[in-house]
Amino acid sequence: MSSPHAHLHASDATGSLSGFFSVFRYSRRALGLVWDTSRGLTIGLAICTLVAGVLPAVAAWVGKLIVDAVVAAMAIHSQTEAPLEFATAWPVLRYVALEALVIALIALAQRGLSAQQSLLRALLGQKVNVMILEKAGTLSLAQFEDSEFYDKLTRARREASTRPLALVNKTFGLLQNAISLTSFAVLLVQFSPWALLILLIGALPVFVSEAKFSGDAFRLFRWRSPQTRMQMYLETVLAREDSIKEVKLFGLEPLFLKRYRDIFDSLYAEDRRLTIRRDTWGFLLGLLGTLAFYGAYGWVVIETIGGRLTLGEMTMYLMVFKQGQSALSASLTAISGMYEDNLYLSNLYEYLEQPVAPSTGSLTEGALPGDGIRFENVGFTYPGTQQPVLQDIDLHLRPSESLALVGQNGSGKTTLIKLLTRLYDPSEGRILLDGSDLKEWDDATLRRRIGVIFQDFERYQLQVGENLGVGDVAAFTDTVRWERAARQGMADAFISRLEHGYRTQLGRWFKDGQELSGGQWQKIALARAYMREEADILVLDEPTAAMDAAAEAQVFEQFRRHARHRMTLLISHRFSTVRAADQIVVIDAGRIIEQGAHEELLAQEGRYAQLFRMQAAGYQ
Ligand SMILES: Nc1ncnc2c1ncn2[C@@H]1O[C@H](COP(=O)(O)OP(=O)(O)OP(=O)(O)O)[C@@H](O)[C@H]1O
Repeated sequence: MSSPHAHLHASDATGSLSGFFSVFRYSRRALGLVWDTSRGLTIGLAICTLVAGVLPAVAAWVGKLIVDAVVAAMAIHSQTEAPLEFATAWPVLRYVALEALVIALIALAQRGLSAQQSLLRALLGQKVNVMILEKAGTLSLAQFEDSEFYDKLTRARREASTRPLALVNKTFGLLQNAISLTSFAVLLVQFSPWALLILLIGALPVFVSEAKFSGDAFRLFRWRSPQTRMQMYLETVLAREDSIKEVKLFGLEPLFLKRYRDIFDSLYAEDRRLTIRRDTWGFLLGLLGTLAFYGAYGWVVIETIGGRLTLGEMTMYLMVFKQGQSALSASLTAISGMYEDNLYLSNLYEYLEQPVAPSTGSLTEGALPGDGIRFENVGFTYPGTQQPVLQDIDLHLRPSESLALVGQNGSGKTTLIKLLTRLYDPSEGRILLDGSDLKEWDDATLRRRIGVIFQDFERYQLQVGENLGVGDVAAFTDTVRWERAARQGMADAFISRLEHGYRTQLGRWFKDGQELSGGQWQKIALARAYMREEADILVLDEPTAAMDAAAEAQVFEQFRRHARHRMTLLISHRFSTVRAADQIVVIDAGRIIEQGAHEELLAQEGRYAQLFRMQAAGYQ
């Protein structure tokens, strides 16, 4: 990995002009996003921005009219001894009323801005979140397992509701200040184009330096993302209910907290360096701008004393200078905050533009209906790794047959199921269902045909019934189907003892949520697989590992009954359950080493026989 400084220097070389514009790189896209979210609000924002931008100059100009009118009225009044007449005061009061109106309009525009911003914040947050989640639905498991990608996803989600609007607000804020500054310039140019030029030349350097340092900060933050990710992970481990058990019992807090602090310290050192450089330059170059400002101010004062400017004009310029200064510093603050929003959006768009795997085939029926599942010379290597996890796998599973996979931890059993369920595609060879490659099948049809539970099945923090219903979205709320599946999965007995039966909320996230034991959860998962009544392929990856012996025996008795007309694929480390399968496949280091029925394998006196006898001896 290269050092952060190398990145900073590389950016120096690209020139400060492109550095300057890089801060605005995502403004256009953010605006597009806002436009798509609500056209009405975007137009409203634009109008309010324009009004709030132009009116301060108008107010300054009306201020000039007031002072000049006052001076004129005073001159008229001083010639007479009579009390002040309305006709003398009216020309001035007219302008005062106008000024009041202008100020009221500015307040209205600013209210309008903040009201529309808060409405947009809600809409935009929702829109971006939905975009992120919709995209997540189109991605493959391999993409989720890629750490860089996963990082993009979590960061995109974390700040989805605030960042895009923040960038839009800053962009609009900058625009508003730019409009104000331009309108001030229009007033000032009447005094002297040279004064305007001096001010421009004075203010430009601090703008450029602010934008350049923002670009640097942007690159620095991107580069350090792995460390930030580790920090985020540590935060999760230290503050989540599911990890806190171990953290407490193993006394991990000090260890993890130290690592958390160390990461911060190393990042802080870089931050400090950049902040100091940025603020030193900001101060020095800002001083140049202020000098130019007060130089021009002094010039205005001298011209007034010399009688070449009226008092009113001087008041106007005074206001222009004051407000110009604050518009300028607001713009600088906006620019320096923009890099974080840019960072967020660059990450969001990288995530959203992640290529999606090409859509699958369209078959709803295979070339040889009734042929079952075939693995032909299948090999597989996980993306981003070198070592093949499966090699030369040949299998044939016919309708109504059962197959059990046996093998040591890490031998590749679960991976084989991931290939069958198309969570991954084989790197070599092919998998056929009814004579047609899985890749040619319509995805939805394939999913309907396969019922599966994995070892690490999901424990949804939903009601018990819904936890079953997820097994078949078409029957998500179908209570009759829930009950039937629960009976098949041996879960009905304990569910009926729960206080609210199938309506009991599970998990700790919600009020009155109930926690289940490991074995009870496993029964829920099993019942979930039985929800797929249409499925003719049933895949169970260690479905009973957490159950007691009696429950396990019952589960398998049920399983055999319900699976009679289905193809079943079972992974288990318990030979008592494995032995009943029509076909047993022993996998070792990704290869099939033995294959056959229980009796055949015992007769072979190979690995299966050895393992079987070992376990049988253990149970005596
Ligand atoms: N997502 C992944 N990315 C990279 N390698 C993986 C991934 N999942 C598993 N592996 C590796 O693939 C090999 C096979 O894993 P698999 O989960 O298929 O084993 P298994 O036979 O099901 O093991 P167990 O009996 O422990 O469940 C292991 O060496 C594992 O490290």
